[in-house]
Amino acid sequence: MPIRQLRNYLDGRFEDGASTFDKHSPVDGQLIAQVHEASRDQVDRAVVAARRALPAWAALPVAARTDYLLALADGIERRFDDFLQAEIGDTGKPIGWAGKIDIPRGAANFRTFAELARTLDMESYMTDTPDGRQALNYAYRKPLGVVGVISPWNLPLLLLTWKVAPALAFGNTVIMKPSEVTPSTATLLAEVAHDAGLPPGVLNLTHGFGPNSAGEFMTTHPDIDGITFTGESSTGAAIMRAVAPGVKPVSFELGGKNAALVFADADFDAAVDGITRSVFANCGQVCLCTERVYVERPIYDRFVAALAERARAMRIGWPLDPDTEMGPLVSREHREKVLSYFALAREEGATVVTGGSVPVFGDARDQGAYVQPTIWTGLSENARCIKEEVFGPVCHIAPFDTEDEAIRLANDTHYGLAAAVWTQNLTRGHRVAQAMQVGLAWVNCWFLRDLRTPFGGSGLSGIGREGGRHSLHFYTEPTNVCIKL
Ligand SMILES: NC(=O)c1ccc[n+]([C@@H]2O[C@H](COP(=O)([O-])OP(=O)(O)OC[C@H]3O[C@@H](n4cnc5c(N)ncnc54)[C@H](O)[C@@H]3O)[C@@H](O)[C@H]2O)c1
Ligand SMILES: N/C(=C\C=C\C=O)C(=O)O
Repeated sequence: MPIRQLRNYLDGRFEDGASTFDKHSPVDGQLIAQVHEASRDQVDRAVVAARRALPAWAALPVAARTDYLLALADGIERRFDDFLQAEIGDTGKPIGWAGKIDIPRGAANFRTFAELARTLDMESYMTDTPDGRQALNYAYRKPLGVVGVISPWNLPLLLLTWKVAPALAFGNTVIMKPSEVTPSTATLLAEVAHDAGLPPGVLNLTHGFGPNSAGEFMTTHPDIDGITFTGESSTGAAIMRAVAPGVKPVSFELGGKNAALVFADADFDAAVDGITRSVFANCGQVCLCTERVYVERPIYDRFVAALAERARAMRIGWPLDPDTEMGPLVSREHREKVLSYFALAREEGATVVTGGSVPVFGDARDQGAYVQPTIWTGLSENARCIKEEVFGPVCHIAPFDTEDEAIRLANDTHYGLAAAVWTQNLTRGHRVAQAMQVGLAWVNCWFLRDLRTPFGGSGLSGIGREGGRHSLHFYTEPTNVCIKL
């Protein structure tokens, strides 16, 4: 397998970086790419190019601008296998997940925001005036400007395009900085944009890290108008500090410590299926994943046994095997973090119902970043493993006796991203979902997405919402015009 060179894309041209860093496979540790780290000067030139391209891009008729987004979606679909292999190569995620979620959502994000840019209504009011006549008020929206997009490694293409698509659709120009851990599909996206004839400077790509690298060069750059970021809560705080002097708008989708509530009247098999997916999907590396499960006492023992059976039966394997249900974590470094929580859980008194260590394959995968799907019980609600995001294939299961207790337990966190409620009593489903202090509450489902809905969290889980008109609100600045009639 040739070692890929992943380069930056500035002002319509691919460029080597000032230096390179290696990307290794999380499956077998092999070197798979050399990534060209952008210098501060390259980030600066990307910002200059984006600023220069902004007036013409913003002035394009919406139909012409959104035709470019449809061309990007077509390009992703045309090169579907290239994107699929690149995403799997970077992350080790199973082909079943990448092929159904990551890559299709890359194209869907562009199509969705092309449609929204063409159809979203303009806010306006007819105002009665004291002289008995009227005034017309309307909110005229202009692009925010040059937008920095900084994205994480867990759903690389999905989360990058979730921000790039609305930013471009609503007339902004973009510098994107993907995670250093998963640089490949962002590079392919730049190739697709280049081949689609996107005007130079409209979409730029700078590879690198956070501190003292492309990420920080962007957030501290005086001529970037706003930052949209997805990643760890601590990184969000660092970016807030970086943009504070310029009082720049930020949109943050951060960490979570999401709860699932299973009531005794739930469809038991559906709840087990749903929570198996919400705990172990993508090796637990989805911000929306469940790490805390609370089960009504009458079915607690039965549920723990059923989920443990599913975890033990989980097919952990090669990403390209269509039967594989769970691949490795994204890197050895991240596995060290997850294993540190496996050790901490024991110190904090957890019962390890299943898992808690590293599977042994006896082949090249032993050089990868695999861990066992893991279930804990018996921890105190004050344990660090209950309060802190692990971001791996692990959950803790605890019992509850009343609805009020379940709500209190679920809300006892500084995060506020997502929750799932499993009950066949839909009056209770509405009531409990509304009581969750989160941005997204699912009832008898999980990760079911309508891209027009508000997406994001509160507390340590983020600032703002994106999706549908909420993306319009972040990626544009309104001027309210009032005309006396
Ligand atoms: N809420 C959501 O929608 C959502 C989605 C996916 C992941 N996440 C969260 O992201 C985390 C995992 O992703 P990660 O490890 O890539 O997050 P991370 O915060 O380590 O890195 C995210 C991105 O930020 C960059 N970065 C890091 N420090 C920076 C700095 N000081 N200035 C500018 N850029 C900086 C990184 O290079 C990367 O591109 C988890 O906490 C997960 O919950 C949240
Ligand atoms: N932002 C979205 C998903 C986030 C997943 C977090 O890991 C989405 O589905 O649009």
